[in-house]
Amino acid sequence: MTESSLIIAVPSKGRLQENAAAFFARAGLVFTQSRGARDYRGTLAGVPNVEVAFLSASEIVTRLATGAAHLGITGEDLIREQISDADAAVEILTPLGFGNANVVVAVPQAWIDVRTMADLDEVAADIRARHGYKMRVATKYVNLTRRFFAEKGIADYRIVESLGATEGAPGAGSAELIVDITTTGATLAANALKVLDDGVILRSEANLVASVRAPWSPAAREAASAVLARIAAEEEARTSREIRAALDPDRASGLAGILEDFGATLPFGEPEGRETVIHCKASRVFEIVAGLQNLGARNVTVRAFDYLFRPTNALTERLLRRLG
Ligand SMILES: Nc1ncnc2c1ncn2[C@@H]1O[C@H](COP(=O)(O)OP(=O)(O)OP(=O)(O)O)[C@@H](O)[C@H]1O
Ligand SMILES: O=P(O)(O)OC[C@H]1O[C@H](OP(=O)(O)OP(=O)(O)O)[C@H](O)[C@@H]1O
Ligand SMILES: [Mg+2]
Repeated sequence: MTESSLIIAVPSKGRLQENAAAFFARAGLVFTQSRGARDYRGTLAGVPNVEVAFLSASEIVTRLATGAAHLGITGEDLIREQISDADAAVEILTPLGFGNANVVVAVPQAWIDVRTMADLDEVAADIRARHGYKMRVATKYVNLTRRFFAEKGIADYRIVESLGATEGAPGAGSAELIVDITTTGATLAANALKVLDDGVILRSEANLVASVRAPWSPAAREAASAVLARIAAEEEARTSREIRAALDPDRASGLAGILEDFGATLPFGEPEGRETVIHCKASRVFEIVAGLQNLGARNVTVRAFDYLFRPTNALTERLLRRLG
């Protein structure tokens, strides 16, 4: 490990931990925690100059924002909440398909006439008239709430910062409504709350994120390229298939049309004998097979890959373009 190492911040607890570890494992990236499970630093087997930091999802955002980590996995909700200049500080490389949750505005179900954000204006006036104080919104998403309420033209309210069990606030009488994250809606329902019709502030999921402000030494860039190449190769493999078939050379002229129609390629060039090998999107496999059979192809087989390495990949390109 050197000062110029690539630092990757990985969730060590909470909802994202298991999925994040599985995500790296699929890409053939195995953590080695030298001093056992309580060690909060590790390395990546077979990738030199990498330091893995095991942190909470929220701490990962802090490290990415300050440049204390180069790459990290964390929720978009936390990025948008915690970094005021998110687009300048970080580059979101790719969404990861897990950790899905919505940040929402929720009010008591008993408020039957309140359905939209616009209705909150009246609620605020009512609370002021009846109790003499501002409508209170309990949340830990203070910045997301301020921005969203301002966009919707709601100004007459006060935020009550909540550090947990936010959904309990209206029942406990410490706020009238809440902004919090929800996945199944079970916690909202258990607390007799409902989401406003236009009350979804953000649809969040876990993302692979790069810090723009981290010290991107040549060694860090090289290590990041190696890591991203594996991640991209796993994704490319997952979404691609190989089709092999025995095709009469006299009919091979019909191939071009099929390749073009379905965005498929000949990874080893034009077939020399009967053996034809095609790479294509997994979603187009059966259309291509049908096309090949129309050309009289026989013994058509379809295979999936573990990894598919292309000369370049979108993740590395995106990172290097951003770093300049
Ligand atoms: N149902 C959910 N509730 C909360 N967070 C979720 C949910 N589903 C996915 N997430 C994502 O996981 C991130 C981390 O949430 P989690 O509750 O696991 O953090 P944590 O480490 O336990 O921190 P805290 O103790 O502050 O909640 C959230 O910010 C969000 O991006
Ligand atoms: O819509 P649901 O599927 O019910 O999930 C939403 C709940 O999950 C999260 O809490 P978590 O369990 O992480 O506990 P925490 O409040 O300690 O973070 C979140 O803060 C909500 O309370
Ligand atoms: Mg939590």
